[in-house]
Amino acid sequence: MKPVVLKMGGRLLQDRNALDALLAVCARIKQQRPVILVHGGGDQVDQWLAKFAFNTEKIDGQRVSPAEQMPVIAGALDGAVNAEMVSRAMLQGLKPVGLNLSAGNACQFTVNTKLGAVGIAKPADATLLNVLLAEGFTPVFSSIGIGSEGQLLNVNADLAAAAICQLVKGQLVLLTDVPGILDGNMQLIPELSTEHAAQLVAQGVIKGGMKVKLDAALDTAAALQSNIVVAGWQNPNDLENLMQDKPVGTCILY
Ligand SMILES: Nc1ncnc2c1ncn2[C@@H]1O[C@H](COP(=O)(O)OP(=O)(O)O)[C@@H](O)[C@H]1O
Ligand SMILES: CC(=O)N[C@@H](CCC(=O)OP(=O)(O)O)C(=O)O
Repeated sequence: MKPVVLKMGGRLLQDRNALDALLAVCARIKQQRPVILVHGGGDQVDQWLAKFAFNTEKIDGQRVSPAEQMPVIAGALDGAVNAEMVSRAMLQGLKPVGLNLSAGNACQFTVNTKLGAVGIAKPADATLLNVLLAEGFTPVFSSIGIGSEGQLLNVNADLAAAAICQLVKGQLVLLTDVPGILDGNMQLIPELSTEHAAQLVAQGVIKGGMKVKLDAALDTAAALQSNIVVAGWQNPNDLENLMQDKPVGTCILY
């Protein structure tokens, strides 16, 4: 069965009960099919950069990442947050393995120089992932990568999850702190076509972090010829329902 690639945002990691409940659902899903986790940690990066007295800003939902800030950004995402995710997943019996996007050359990168050390991830080598999945491990990816010159790169975690999902031809689920993509009246949009999405972006209804999520979903939908779901993490039953093909969140149509 196709692996399910679950992206979890940094805000989830600050709600221990919600995270544990969701990882317990992941452990149940894993009895049926392989699970891969990709996590963010934008809020944690904000906190770490502030502690080191760095200013930070985002452009169109992506963090401007000067090279001198990368040890702090990588320390947060690929250090503290990844270890925390692995430890919580371990307690739920998921056999997690903490990785970054360059593990086993899983992804390769071009650099979005406009934003500094920000990587654009492309799927590259699935060998390591396939070995881990075949042995019943749960890969847990941070969104840090290593560029062709050996430099640390910061990758938006939705785009990182998209690249990992394309690598294994999996099912992508982008979990976030809202129930899905909302319209101009803050109502959940159950299904979204490419054309409708473009209209909502032009109207400024889908923006910031959600625009990046939409881009990740549209790119993966086109690459894999499959629908992609953006859903909330607040109710762990939603994930179980989704695995049973029940409608949850916003389904982005390819
Ligand atoms: N149309 C929209 N529908 C829902 N959320 C939106 C929309 N446009 C912008 N957003 C914002 O996008 C946020 C989710 O993106 P982000 O903060 O990057 O989440 P995550 O950390 O889960 O990746 C929401 O909390 C909301 O503030
Ligand atoms: C380039 C870029 O924007 N990187 C993100 C990576 C973490 C992330 O995406 O975290 P969430 O999923 O919690 O938002 C950042 O530095 O915030």
